[in-house]
Amino acid sequence: MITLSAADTFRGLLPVLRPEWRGMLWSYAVGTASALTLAGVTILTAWVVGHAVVERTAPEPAWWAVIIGLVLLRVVLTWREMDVSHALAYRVLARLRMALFDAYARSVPGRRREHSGRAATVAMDDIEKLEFFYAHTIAQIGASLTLFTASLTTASILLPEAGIVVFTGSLVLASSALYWARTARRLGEQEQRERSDLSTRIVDALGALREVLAYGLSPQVVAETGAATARATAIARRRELLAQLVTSLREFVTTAVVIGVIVVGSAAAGVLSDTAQTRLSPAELPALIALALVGVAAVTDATATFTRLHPLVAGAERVSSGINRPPVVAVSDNPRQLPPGALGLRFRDVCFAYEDRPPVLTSWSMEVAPGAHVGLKGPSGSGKSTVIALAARLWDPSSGIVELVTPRGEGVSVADVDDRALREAVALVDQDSVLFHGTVRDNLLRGGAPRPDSELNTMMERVGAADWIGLDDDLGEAGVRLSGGQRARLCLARALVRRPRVLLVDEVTASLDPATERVISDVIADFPGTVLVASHRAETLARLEHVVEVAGAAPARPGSAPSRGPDPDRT
Ligand SMILES: Nc1ncnc2c1ncn2[C@@H]1O[C@H](COP(=O)(O)OP(=O)(O)OP(=O)(O)O)[C@@H](O)[C@H]1O
Repeated sequence: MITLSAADTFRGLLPVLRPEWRGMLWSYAVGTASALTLAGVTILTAWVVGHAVVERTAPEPAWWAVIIGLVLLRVVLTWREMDVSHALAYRVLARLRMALFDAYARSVPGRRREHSGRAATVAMDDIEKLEFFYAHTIAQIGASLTLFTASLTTASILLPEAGIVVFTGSLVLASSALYWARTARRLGEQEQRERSDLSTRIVDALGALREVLAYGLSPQVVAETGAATARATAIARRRELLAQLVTSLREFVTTAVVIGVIVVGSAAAGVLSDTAQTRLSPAELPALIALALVGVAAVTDATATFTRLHPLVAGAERVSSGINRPPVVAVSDNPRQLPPGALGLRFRDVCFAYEDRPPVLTSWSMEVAPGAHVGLKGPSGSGKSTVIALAARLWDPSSGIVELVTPRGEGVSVADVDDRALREAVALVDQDSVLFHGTVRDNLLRGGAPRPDSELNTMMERVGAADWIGLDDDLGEAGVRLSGGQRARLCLARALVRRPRVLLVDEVTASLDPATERVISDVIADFPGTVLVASHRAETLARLEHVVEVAGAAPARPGSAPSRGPDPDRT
């Protein structure tokens, strides 16, 4: 059994099943038919054996036909049940993966400090484990309960005392499972925690392999990993022991039910006392015992299914909270398309704070005219990257407005723009830009409109990448084989191939050598659209028309920040 809070967690995973209700119903129908067929075989066999032994009558040929038919039907139904339930589970898991990806994609952008990639990897792994939940619980528990109700009702009709014995035994079984549930759950959670701690340590060590080798940390990593493994194993052993105890108790209760039915059945059949008034034929006693066993086995199956959910609770919680992460930016109900032509940027009285932290921007205003190339400077932590993220609509301001402006000065709030149109118009390149698996061509064209190779090659030459890499070259995992400068060049090329109208660049040149910095600055200077560059580097800022100081939460009135004309902050 699972506890109430765990039940809530699993309930949170049910909405994803809604579009699959037909599949669920089908899975339940097949599972119930399969369970009823097996019960039919067992009870019929017991009935025939009872008559053969007591009345010395051989089974009719029709009986053989029915039994063989039921056995064959059971084989087909078991196979169908597996097929239907697994297919359903895989469809649901695919939907869950997309929901999780979507939730992370909508909630992560500004939270770079959260290790969202790792959290998402763990949650994706958890989803695989939930296959059991979707394939083997809901429909199967429904089938078990149907079978239990059917056998309890039939037993009660045949002999009410037998019904009471079956009901009491089932009650003891279910409540004992509930009693052990708390301990089992606690152990399951501890084990999950230890295991995820173990995998975090391993992932950490592999991610920082250079540091591990350079600082001679290997023995420590091995010792810590060994200790974490031992802890997880000890908990797993205790959990197994508890599971064995629960199994023994189940067997004990089942035996008690069988004995109870034999006693009440024998009494009703007049086996125990020599009475003429019998309510049950002795030949039917084996069938009644089989019926009771079927009912108790159905409850055992249902409780065993619940018990197997324990180790999944922690994972289910992570997935459930993952898919319910609040989005960072709200989707507009009535998205607007952008007007054609050049677009500038305008920040009007923008206030912004990261969750419960002090505000980064307070009533901050600035305008970048269409086609202007403007820089952002300011001390570390003053909010330059935040301004860029707001312009790219990775976050929404808490108040104020961020707009794209036409040459006639009309503004469209980025929050109202259709997301696809916004991503086509505005391109972002930042220090942490990641390249995807695949070839250079795949990366340059990813998500954008198709472009001929000639155009891609020109862009590669423009960013100074054509000498060392070709369009068909594979970049490996996240471009790790490339240096920072090479990656920056390709990321810039990728942004420009999309032919954006506004280019946002965040600290791309910070750690580059002067030659690469010059190439990147040249390419940015030649960009025909609007540019907003955040940088600490004097050489990069010197190539821009204006430079605006971002001074943290310092208030500024609309229009007070420079938009065109001479700039006193020019570096
Ligand atoms: N995801 C985040 N969650 C919480 N606080 C954040 C987050 N990102 C930035 N901050 C905080 O917001 C403030 C502004 O950060 P931001 O990165 O915009 O500054 P910056 O001027 O770009 O800094 P740098 O020049 O060092 O890149 C800092 O105090 C920073 O710690």
